[in-house]
Amino acid sequence: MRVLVVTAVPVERDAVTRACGAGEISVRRVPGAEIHRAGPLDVLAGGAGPAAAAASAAYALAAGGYGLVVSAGIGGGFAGVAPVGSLVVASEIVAADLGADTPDGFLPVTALGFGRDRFVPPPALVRETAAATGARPGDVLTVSTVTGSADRAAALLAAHPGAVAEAMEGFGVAEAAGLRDLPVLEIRAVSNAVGPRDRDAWRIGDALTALTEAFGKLIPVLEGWTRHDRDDTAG
Ligand SMILES: O=C(O)c1cccc(C(=O)CC[C@H]2O[C@@H](n3cnc4c(=O)[nH]cnc43)[C@H](O)[C@@H]2O)c1
Repeated sequence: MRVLVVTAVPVERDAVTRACGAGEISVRRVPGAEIHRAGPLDVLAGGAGPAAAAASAAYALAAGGYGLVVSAGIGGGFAGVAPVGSLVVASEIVAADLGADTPDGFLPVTALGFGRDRFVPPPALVRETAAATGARPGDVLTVSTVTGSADRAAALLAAHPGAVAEAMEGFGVAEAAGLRDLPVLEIRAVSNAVGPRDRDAWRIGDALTALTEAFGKLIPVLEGWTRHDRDDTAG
């Protein structure tokens, strides 16, 4: 079984495939994107945001042959837990702004009586990923709007005290994986702090380097995970 890795943009895709070494990369065109096959990974730059990520991941997964789906890329880290240049792995992938705003605060989509607001990656895989890469485990929030103020960052942390990072694709990738009953993992390299907008403080190059290094260590874990039947219910 192969691993489908979904990034948002081609520079993230290439940071992942670089971890597979100098071997050949074969390219398959899909609507609006390419899947780059390198080692055990099929890596797709499926677009930014949860909708693009869900649509492209669902299209790629229809080909079959996958045993695991990974959402990967750069992300914003919450202060004090995920500094710029560090790695995080999602113990839960949370749709943090999917729901309804009310005078009494935010209601998640589940409170509206439909859908789901989180996916839980296999805990053993999260542990193995953290051990292999040094990634900090915690909730990774999927948002459609990048946080740009201290107030919004504080509100997200109040609602999700276990949050380590936010990004824009994880929940969409997880929805696509869920339709196929496949396990999902999300790993992010932190390029910026969640909070007041400060484009000069972004460290995208450092985060992409960290992403490559992380996949260098993660690939054996992913291969082991897809090679055997695993008990993914064990806490
Ligand atoms: O213009 C801004 O203020 C701004 C701030 C942070 C990120 C962006 C992006 O356009 C990148 C979105 C892209 O990268 C992931 N990402 C990286 N950092 C964050 C973040 O702090 N919050 C949410 N997403 C982030 C995301 O997954 C997208 O693929 C613009």
